[in-house]
Amino acid sequence: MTLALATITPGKPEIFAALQGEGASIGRPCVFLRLSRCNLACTWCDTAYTWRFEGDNRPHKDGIAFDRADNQLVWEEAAVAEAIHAFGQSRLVITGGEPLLQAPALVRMLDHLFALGDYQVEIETNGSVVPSEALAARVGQYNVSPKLSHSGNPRDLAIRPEALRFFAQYPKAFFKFVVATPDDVEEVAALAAEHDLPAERIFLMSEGRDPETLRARMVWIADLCLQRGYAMTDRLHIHLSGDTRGT
Ligand SMILES: C[S@@+](CC[C@H](N)C(=O)[O-])C[C@H]1O[C@@H](n2cnc3c(N)ncnc32)[C@H](O)[C@@H]1O
Ligand SMILES: Nc1nc2[nH]cc(C(=O)O)c2c(=O)[nH]1
Ligand code: SF4
Ligand SMILES: [Mg+2]
Repeated sequence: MTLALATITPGKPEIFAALQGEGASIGRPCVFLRLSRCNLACTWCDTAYTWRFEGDNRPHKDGIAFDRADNQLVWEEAAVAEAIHAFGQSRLVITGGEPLLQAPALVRMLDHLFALGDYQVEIETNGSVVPSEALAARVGQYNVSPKLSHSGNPRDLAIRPEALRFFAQYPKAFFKFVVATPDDVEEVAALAAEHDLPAERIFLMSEGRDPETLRARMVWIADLCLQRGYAMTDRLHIHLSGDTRGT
């Protein structure tokens, strides 16, 4: 009965309070839970320490003791719920890594949490996994970030038609495409047409881990959003705290 979590300091799981920095609920106060493991491997992933357990990203480099051979911190679901509740926020963002890989444990954790108080739950996902019915019943919003070819993932792993169909039909799913060049936006438009993703639920977000990169790219992203009827989202936390863990 455990969840694999990312760690921030030895023995301490990555649970933190911050304003939602991206997407449809940008600016709202939240508590974040960051899980380990991913089924993809984006070349520009800003949280590769949650899944790439080798070299400089080895989480045990910091002297953390792990319970498992694959170097993940595992945590009892009830204890995770209590740690989340201690932050005193009412909106929870579950991210990773890819949180939908641990759906059964998340359902159990959320049931512990809902016994402690009322919560609105958002899940950040790469959109390649269909959520279980049990999880969907407990989650209010999905922030879905399907991965384009510039992420370096094989397309047949990153783009799963059955999962995109689920999210396209789910009114509380917002699509948040990471783009680095105008060509990436052409790819977004082709995916949206192929999988019936509604333009009014699509956000474009610059790839970038520093304010200068984000600002430079947002200039042309804004123009393309106007042309295509998409929304643009900044990455608020990068402006507030830089590319820092736990913010
Ligand atoms: C680290 S991911 C975790 C959730 C899930 N695996 C996903 O990809 O959506 C959280 C968000 O950060 C975005 N992201 C990761 N690295 C980024 C980067 N270098 N620049 C911009 N966005 C990035 C992802 O696309 C996703 O929207
Ligand atoms: N402040 C803040 N907002 C976020 N929204 C999505 C995040 C993520 O890493 O999934 C994130 C994050 O890491 N920090
Ligand atoms: S899918 Fe998300 S967590 Fe996984 S590698 Fe890509 S950005 Fe990182
Ligand atoms: Mg992030």
